[in-house]
Amino acid sequence: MHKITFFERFEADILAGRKTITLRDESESGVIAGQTLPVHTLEADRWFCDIRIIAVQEVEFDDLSDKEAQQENMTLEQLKQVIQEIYPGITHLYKISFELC
Ligand SMILES: CC(=O)Nc1cc[nH]c(=O)n1
Repeated sequence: MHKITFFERFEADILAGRKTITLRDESESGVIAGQTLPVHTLEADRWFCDIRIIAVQEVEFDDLSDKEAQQENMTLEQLKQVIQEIYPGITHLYKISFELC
């Protein structure tokens, strides 16, 4: 992956450091700890920051906990609803931890 995109609605939380992970499917799991990526909005492909990948971990949807919810600045109920809206029926996810550059 040469960039990563986020929905515009996540931008403020990312820039404020309130969102520090992103849960992706296998198609977007090809990132490596230590890698720096430009971040663009999905809707307009507008760059808004660079991030450094800290870790990539496999996680089962049913094992998502308050920890991941807090890292997403959501409740666990909100996080599970958002993930199912983005990836209907998904069971296996890739938890990408990142920091702002
Ligand atoms: C485009 C986009 O924002 N995709 C996703 C999917 C899962 N989590 C996330 O933060 N962003």
